[in-house]
Amino acid sequence: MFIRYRKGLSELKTTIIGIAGGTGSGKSTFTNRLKAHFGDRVTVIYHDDYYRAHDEIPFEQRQYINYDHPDSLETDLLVAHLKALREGKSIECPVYDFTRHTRSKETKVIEPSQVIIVEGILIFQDERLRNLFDIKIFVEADADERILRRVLRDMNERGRDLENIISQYLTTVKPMHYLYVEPTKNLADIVINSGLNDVAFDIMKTKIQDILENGES
Ligand SMILES: Nc1ncnc2c1ncn2[C@@H]1O[C@H](COP(=O)(O)OP(=O)(O)O)[C@@H](O)[C@H]1O
Ligand SMILES: Nc1ccn([C@@H]2O[C@H](COP(=O)(O)O)[C@@H](O)[C@H]2O)c(=O)n1
Repeated sequence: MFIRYRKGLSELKTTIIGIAGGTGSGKSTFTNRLKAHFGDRVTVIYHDDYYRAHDEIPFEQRQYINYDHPDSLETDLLVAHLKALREGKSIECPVYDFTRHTRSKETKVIEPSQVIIVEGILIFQDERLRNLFDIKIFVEADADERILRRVLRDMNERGRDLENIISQYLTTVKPMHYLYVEPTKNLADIVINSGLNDVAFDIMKTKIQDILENGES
C-alpha cells in the first residue's frame, strides 16, 4: 500500500461522512453536489473503486459476477485507506472501469482532508467500515425509479445493453439489494428522500461548513 505522510494534517480531527443507498437512488448526485460546493475542502471516495479486479477471468465471464454481494469489493483496503487518511497520510486509490468490469491500470492519489465523504451501496453493511463514519446518510428512492435511472446510466456511461441490465438486475442486483442494502437504512442517522433534495443538501452544507470552520463533527 502506498502511503505518504503529510505534516500538520494529522492533528486535525477528520470527519468521515458515509452516503449509502440502493443503486440509482441518487447517492452520486447528492455527493457530487456537496463536492461541487466545497471543492478541495472535501474529499470523496467511492466504494465502487474498490471492486475487485478479476483480470484472471475473461471479459465474457466477468460480466456474470455478482457485483452486489459484499465479497465483490475489497473493503479491507478501503478501511485501511480511511484509517491512513485519518492519520494525515495520503493514499493511492484504485480506479474502477465499469466498461471492462475490472480495475483500471491507473490509480489516484488522495490527500487527507478535514472532511471525507465515502459513497457506496454497501458501505453500512460492513461493521468495520460503518464504525468509521461520524455521520451516516441513506438516500431513499423507489425501486422502479432506481432501475429506470440505472438503465439510462448503464447504457450511456457503463457500456451496457438493455438485455444485460435487466438480466443482471433480476438475478443479482435486486435480491442482493433486499438482503444487504435495504436493511442498512435502519443504521443511518439521516434518511433523505432523493439525491436532488434541496432541504437535505442545505442541512448537510451547513453541517460541513460548521465542521470546516470549527473543526468538530
Ligand atoms: N431525483 C432524481 N430525479 C431524476 N433523476 C435522478 C434523480 N437522482 C438521480 N438521478 C439520475 O439518475 C442517475 C443515477 O443517479 P446516481 O446519483 O448516479 O445514483 P447512484 O449513485 O445512487 O447509483 C443519474 O443519471 C442521475 O442524474
Ligand atoms: N463491474 C461492475 C461492478 C458493479 N456494477 C454495479 O454497480 C452498482 C453499484 O454502483 P451504483 O453507482 O449504481 O451505486 C451495483 O449495483 C453493481 O451491480 C456493475 O454493474 N458492474
